[in-house]
Amino acid sequence: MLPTTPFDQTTAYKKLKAHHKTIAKKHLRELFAEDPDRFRKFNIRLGDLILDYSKNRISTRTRTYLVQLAEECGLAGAIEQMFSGAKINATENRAVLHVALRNRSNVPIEVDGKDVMPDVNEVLEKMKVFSGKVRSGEWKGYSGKAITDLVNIGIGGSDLGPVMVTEALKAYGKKGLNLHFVSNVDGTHIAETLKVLDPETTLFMVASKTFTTQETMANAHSARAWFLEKAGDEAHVKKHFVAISTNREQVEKFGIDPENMFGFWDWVGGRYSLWSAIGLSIACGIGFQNFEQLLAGAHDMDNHFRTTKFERNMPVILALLGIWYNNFFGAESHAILPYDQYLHRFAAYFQQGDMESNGKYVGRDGQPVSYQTGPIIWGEPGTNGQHAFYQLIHQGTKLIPCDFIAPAISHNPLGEHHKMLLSNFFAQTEALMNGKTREEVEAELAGKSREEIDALAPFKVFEGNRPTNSILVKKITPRVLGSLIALYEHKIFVQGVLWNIFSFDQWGVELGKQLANKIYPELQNDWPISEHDSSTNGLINQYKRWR
Ligand SMILES: O=P(O)(O)OC[C@H]1O[C@@H](O)[C@@H](O)[C@@H](O)[C@@H]1O
Repeated sequence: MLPTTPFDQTTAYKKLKAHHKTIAKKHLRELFAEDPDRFRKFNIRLGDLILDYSKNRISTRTRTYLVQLAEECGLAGAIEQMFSGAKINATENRAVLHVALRNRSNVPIEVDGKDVMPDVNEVLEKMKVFSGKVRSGEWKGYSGKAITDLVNIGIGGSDLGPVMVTEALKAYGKKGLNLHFVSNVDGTHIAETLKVLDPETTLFMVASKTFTTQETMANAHSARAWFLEKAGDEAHVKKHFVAISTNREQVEKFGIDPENMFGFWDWVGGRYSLWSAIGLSIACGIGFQNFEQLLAGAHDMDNHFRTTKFERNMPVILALLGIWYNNFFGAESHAILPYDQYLHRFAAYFQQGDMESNGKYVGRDGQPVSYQTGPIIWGEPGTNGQHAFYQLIHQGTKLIPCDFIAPAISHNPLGEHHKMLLSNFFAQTEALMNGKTREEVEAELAGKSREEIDALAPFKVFEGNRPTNSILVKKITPRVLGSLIALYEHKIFVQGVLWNIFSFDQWGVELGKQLANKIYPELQNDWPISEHDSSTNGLINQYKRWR
């Protein structure tokens, strides 16, 4: 179902364009001075999460127009299409149903007339049994010892989610069961990982939706060779290798017992797959009950997203604010800044989630779009970011909308640390909003000569007016994390709908694979190459001389 009017031709877009001219002149300080009730008007709470979006360059009128934009672009229908299993990933002719993976209500969801829930539950049950055995020590390696180390071998969506979540929920980890993740085809990654491992007590999880990804297959074969060097007998492989994939045939070809295969389906996108069997390392790491809590948290957000009107709908509001800066203020990037060390891979995770989903210039009608689509996503945990790149956010020439995320309760309540951390969290959004006026700077420099003040003051003035969202959560529990991830997933979905692009394919990634596959055979001999442009030829030939 394509929208009839392009995004930038809608009535709401035109209204927003005109409205932007007035509001862009306003300082956030003025907006707060004019309306002491901004916090109440611009916050949304769901369970243990609160989104405060009052420090944005918006008024209630802006929100009204943005919501109209969503309505005009057919968002309500699009949400229903996704939840009901329509094949909205049209270029791959697939449904998009990560919401089914965490559908704790078990209400049937059909794809091609078949309810997917029984299959989802069957795999979850298999994950429960397996993770239970690994954690309890019942699962034994070939020499009869319990497993002490799990190695997930996967890349992209088959790596980033499990890495991010197991790091975020490390506080729920099990002593004596260590998790490792190998993704890069650079031999260093697997070599350094294997150095500390013992084949007798190591279990590999080969995670790949397609089971053909070059990096993952190369790492899996190297792991297998390393294992067999000590274990000797091929028959031992089945105790140390399991597969997570949609491709049974390739799994069998690799030599993994289909008994030890955890399946999922083509309607699970790689970057939305941590909720599926791809999350097996998570279930093993934090325990199945906690994994279920993660699913439950996402389900809470799914219900909120599906049923709440747009003005009060967290993912919709986050998405619309992103569009406001991206398409009206010309912002090119968006920073995600968690004030929680456990969330140190959160921004990296959503680099794939967002940029692989919405990094597209062709609309759903096959024509190039006439407006900006997905932003550049980046970020690092606070306070480290503060001492690195915040300078540019505060005083640079670029507008960078930021999401600040923090838990009220720390898993590690050590002395005054958490209060210090949170005082930075609160202070930064306040400072980004207010800036520092010339008067304030002069007052600070009191006592210095007029000459000195005039020389220094311009550099110490901050114009402020930098927009931020604050997401304050009670504690990073599995349930809260599930909601938080689903919040961003749906934000991405909403933006894709409004920009009228296909958010669930990734043809751009395919090019890299094809090109590497073409050059790979050319590196098998020492003959000079002349088939490419002079730069590529020059580099390849130098590599051949040096290696
Ligand atoms: O899970 P597999 O099939 O190995 O894919 C791993 C990754 O490959 C990349 O090229 C992208 O397409 C990602 O979306 C995907 O997550």
